[in-house]
Amino acid sequence: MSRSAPPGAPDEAHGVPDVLSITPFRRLWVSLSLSGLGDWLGLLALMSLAAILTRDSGPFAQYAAVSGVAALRLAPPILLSPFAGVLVDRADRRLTMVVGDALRALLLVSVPIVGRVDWLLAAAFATAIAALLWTPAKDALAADMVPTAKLRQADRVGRITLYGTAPVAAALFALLAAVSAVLAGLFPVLGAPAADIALYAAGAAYLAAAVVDWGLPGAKPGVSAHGSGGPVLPGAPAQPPSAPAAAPQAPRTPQPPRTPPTAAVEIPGGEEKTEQIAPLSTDDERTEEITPLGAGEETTEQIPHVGAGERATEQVPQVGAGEETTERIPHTGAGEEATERIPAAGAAAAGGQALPPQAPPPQAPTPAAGPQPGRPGGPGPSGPARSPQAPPRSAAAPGRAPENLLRTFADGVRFAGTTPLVRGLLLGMLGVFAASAAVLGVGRIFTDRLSAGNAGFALLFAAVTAGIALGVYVGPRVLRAFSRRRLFGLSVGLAGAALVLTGLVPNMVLAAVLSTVVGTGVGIAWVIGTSLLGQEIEGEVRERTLAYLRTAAHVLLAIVLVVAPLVAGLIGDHRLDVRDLGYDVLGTGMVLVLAGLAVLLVAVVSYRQIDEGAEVPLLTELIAVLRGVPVGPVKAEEKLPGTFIVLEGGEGAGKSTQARQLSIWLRDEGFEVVTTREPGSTKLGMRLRALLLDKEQTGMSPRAEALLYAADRADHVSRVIRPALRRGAIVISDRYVDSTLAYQGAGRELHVGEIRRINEWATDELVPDLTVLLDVPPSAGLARLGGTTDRIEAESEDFHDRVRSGFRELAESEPERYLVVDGRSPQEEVTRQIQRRIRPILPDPVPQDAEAITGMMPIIKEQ
Ligand SMILES: Nc1ncnc2c1ncn2[C@@H]1O[C@H](COP(=O)(O)OP(=O)(O)O)[C@@H](O)[C@H]1O
Ligand SMILES: Cc1cn([C@H]2C[C@H](O)[C@@H](COP(=O)(O)OP(=O)(O)O)O2)c(=O)[nH]c1=O
Repeated sequence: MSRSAPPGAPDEAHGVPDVLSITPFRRLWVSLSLSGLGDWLGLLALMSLAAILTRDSGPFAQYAAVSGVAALRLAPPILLSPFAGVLVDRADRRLTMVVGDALRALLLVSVPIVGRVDWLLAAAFATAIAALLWTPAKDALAADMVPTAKLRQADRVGRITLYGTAPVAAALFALLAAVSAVLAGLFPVLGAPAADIALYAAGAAYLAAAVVDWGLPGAKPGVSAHGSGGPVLPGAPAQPPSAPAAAPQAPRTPQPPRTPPTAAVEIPGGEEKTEQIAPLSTDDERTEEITPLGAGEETTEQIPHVGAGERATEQVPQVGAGEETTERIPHTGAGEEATERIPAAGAAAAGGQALPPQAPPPQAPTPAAGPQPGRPGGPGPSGPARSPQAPPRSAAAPGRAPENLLRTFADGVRFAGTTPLVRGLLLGMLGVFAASAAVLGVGRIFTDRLSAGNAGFALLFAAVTAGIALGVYVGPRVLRAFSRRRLFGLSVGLAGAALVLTGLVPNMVLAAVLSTVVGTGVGIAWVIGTSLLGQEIEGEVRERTLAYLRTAAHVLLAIVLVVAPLVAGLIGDHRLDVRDLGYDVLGTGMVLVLAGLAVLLVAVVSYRQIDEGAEVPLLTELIAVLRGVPVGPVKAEEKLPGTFIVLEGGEGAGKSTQARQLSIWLRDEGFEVVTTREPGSTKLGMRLRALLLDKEQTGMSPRAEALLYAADRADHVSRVIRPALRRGAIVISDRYVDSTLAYQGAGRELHVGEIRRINEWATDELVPDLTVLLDVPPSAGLARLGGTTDRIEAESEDFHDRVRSGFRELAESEPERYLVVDGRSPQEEVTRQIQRRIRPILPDPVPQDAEAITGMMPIIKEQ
C-alpha cells in the first residue's frame, strides 16, 4: 500500500529553482539580490552613521537618532503603501524600478557627503519612499515573468534571496569597517570614514541594480500577464531585497499560486480590471485538492476556503479565482469586506490590499514577511518581504483607504487564538522575532559602548543572522525523537536566556557568541513553529493565521526597533563599583536583558499552552532522547484474555462463509465465540453502514468515507470487540482496519499512513491476533455475489484491483500476523487451512483458575 502516495502527499516539487531558468526572472533576481544587499547594507550603515554623527551631541541624541532611522524606514510602508500602489499601477514598472534603485543609490551616497544627521534621517525616509514605489512595481513585474505554476517557487526564491543577502551584507559591512579603519590609520586626514564606505558600497549595489533593471523587459502600467494586476505573490520573490523581516514561514503561506492564471488580459487601470479578470478561476492548489474528490465536490471545498458563507460564495463567480477570494479574506477577516472590495478595487487591488502585509513591504519588514527564519532580523532594510500572499503587486486599490492594521489584529486574535497550541506558537514566534529585532535596534550603540564600533555591530548582526540560518537548518534535524512542541518551547527559552546573557557581558566576543545562540534559538523556533502551525491548522484559517503573524511581526519589528534605543537612552549608562570591582551597566545591555527576560516569560507561557496534556515530564523525555532510549507515555498494555481474529478480502471472497464455519467449529470446541462484522455491528454502526453503502449517497469525499468507517470501527471496538476480548471470548470479525487501508487507502488513493494513524486512534491500538486474507481476483469475487451491488461494490474494476493489491501488500509486510488463503479453493479446503493456522493461537477454553481447582478438565486445543 505504500504504493499509494496519494495526491497531496507528494508535495509540490520543490526542487532546484527552475524559475531561474526563465531569463527575465533570472535578471530580475539579480537585480533583487543587488538591491537586497543595498537594503541591508544601507540600513546597517545608516544606523551606524547616525550613532557616529550624534556621539557628542548629548546623552539622548544618539539613541534618538538610531531610533529615528528605524522609524523613518518603517513608517512609510505602514502608512503609505496603499497610495503607492495606486501610483505604481499607473506607471511603467521597469522604469519605476530603475528610478527606485537609482534614487536610493543617490540618497545613500549623499549621506556621507553631506555628513549631517538631519540629512541622514531625511535620506532614510526618502529611501523608504523610493522602496515603497519600487516594491509593487517589482512584484508586478515578477508576476508577469513567471508562469502561474511557478509562482510559488518564484516566491520562495525571492524570500531566500532576501534572507540570504542579510548575512552577506553583514559580512561585507564588517569587511568595509575593517578597511575603513585601516584607511583611517593610513590617512588620518580622512578622519574615520567608518560607515561612509558602507554607504558608498550600498549605493553602488543599488546603482548596479538600476542598471540591471534597465535591461528588464518592460510592462505597461496596469498590465499584468496574470491578470489581477499583479498577481499575487509572484512578487514575493521580488521581495527579497526589501523586506528584511520577512516571514520565514513559509512554504505554505504563500499563496502565490493562486494567481488566476487566466487573466492574461491586459487591463490598464483599476476597476476595469476586475471585470475582466472575473472569469477565471483556476488555481493550482485548489485543483490539487479537488482532484481526488471528483466533480460536485468543488463547491464544498470552496466554501471552507472562502469562509464567510453565502457572501463568499457569491463572490467566487464574480471574482473568478477562488483564491483571490481566499486571500482577501484572511487578511481582511470579514467576508463582507472582501465583497465590497472586489468590485471596487478589482481583483488585483484586492490582492494588493491585502492588508498591511504587503503594503508595508516596501521597507519595513513586512509582516508578511514575517519572521522568517531566514531573515534575521527582519528589520531589514527596505522592504519587508512582502508577503507572498499579500499581493504586493498591484498596489492599492484606487481610492481605498489604507488598510487598518488594528482590524487585522482584531481579526487575527479572534481566529488565531482558537487553540492553545496555535496561541502558544504565535506567542513564541513573535517573542523570538522581537528578540532579534531588539539586537538590531540597540546593537549599534551597544557595540559602541564596548568600543567595537562598526566592526562590532557588523559582527553582532552577522552572528544573529548566521545563528538563525543555523537554527533553520538544524531545527528539523536535531533531537528527532524529541517532541517538536517541546523543542519549540525550549528554543524560545534558549533565545531569551542567551539574550539576557548578551546584555550582561561587557565583551564583544562573548556578545557575538551569545548572539549566535540567540539566532539559533530564533531559527529553530521559526522553522518548527511554522511547520507545527501548518500541521495544526488548515486552509483558510491557516492563511489567516499566517497573515496575522506577518502583520503582527511587522508591527512588532517597527515598535522594537524604534522603542529599544529610546528605552536604552532612558536607562542610560552607569558604572557600578562593588569593592574593587567595577561593572558597566549599559542602557543598551539592559534593554537586551529586559527583552531576554520578556522572551523567557513568553517561552514559559507559550510552553504551557503547547505542552498541554503531555504525559512524560520534559526532563525525562529530554534525558531519554539524549540517551537514545525510547520515550513516550509507556502505555500500560491492557492484557486481553480473548483472541481476536479478522477475516479480510475483497467482495465475495468468502469472508462471511468462513466466519460462519469458524464460529461453528470454535463453539464446538467449547469457546465463547463472538462473530461480528464491519461496518454496522452497533446501533450507530448500522446508521453509518446505511450512509456508507447506500448507492443514493453520491459524491461522498474519500476522507469523509474513511472517517465514517473509522467511526463505525471505534464504536465497534469499544462496545463489542474489546468487551468480548476482556471476557476471554474469541472474536471473529468480518473486516477491520485493513479494509479501510485497502479500500480507502489503496482504492481511493488516500494516504495510507494517515489512515493507519486515524485507525490506531479509533481502535485505541487494538490489533488482531490473526488476520486471514481470502485472496480472490475481484472479477471472480464479484461474480459470486451476483444481484445488486452496493456503493462500494459498484466501483470500477481498477478500484477493486487496487484494493486487492492493497490487501496483499499489508499481508506481505507482516507475514507472522497474516494467513493468506486462495479464496478460489473449495470452501472446505479454505476452512481447513484456517483451522490449521488458528489452532496454535487459541487460548485455553477454560479459565486457568477453574482448571487449577478441578485439575481434570481436558485441554481442548491439544485434542
Ligand atoms: N471457496 C468458495 N468457492 C466458491 N464459492 C464460494 C466460496 N466461498 C464462498 N463462496 C460463495 O460466494 C458467495 C460470497 O461469499 P461470502 O462469504 O458472502 O463472501 P464475502 O463475505 O467475502 O463477500 C456466496 O454465495 C458463497 O456461497
Ligand atoms: C470495513 C470497510 C468496508 N468497506 C467496504 C467494503 C464493502 O464493499 C463494504 C462492506 O459491505 P458488506 O456488505 O459488508 O460487504 P462484504 O460482504 O464484502 O464484507 O464496505 C470499505 O470500503 N472500508 C472499510 O473500512
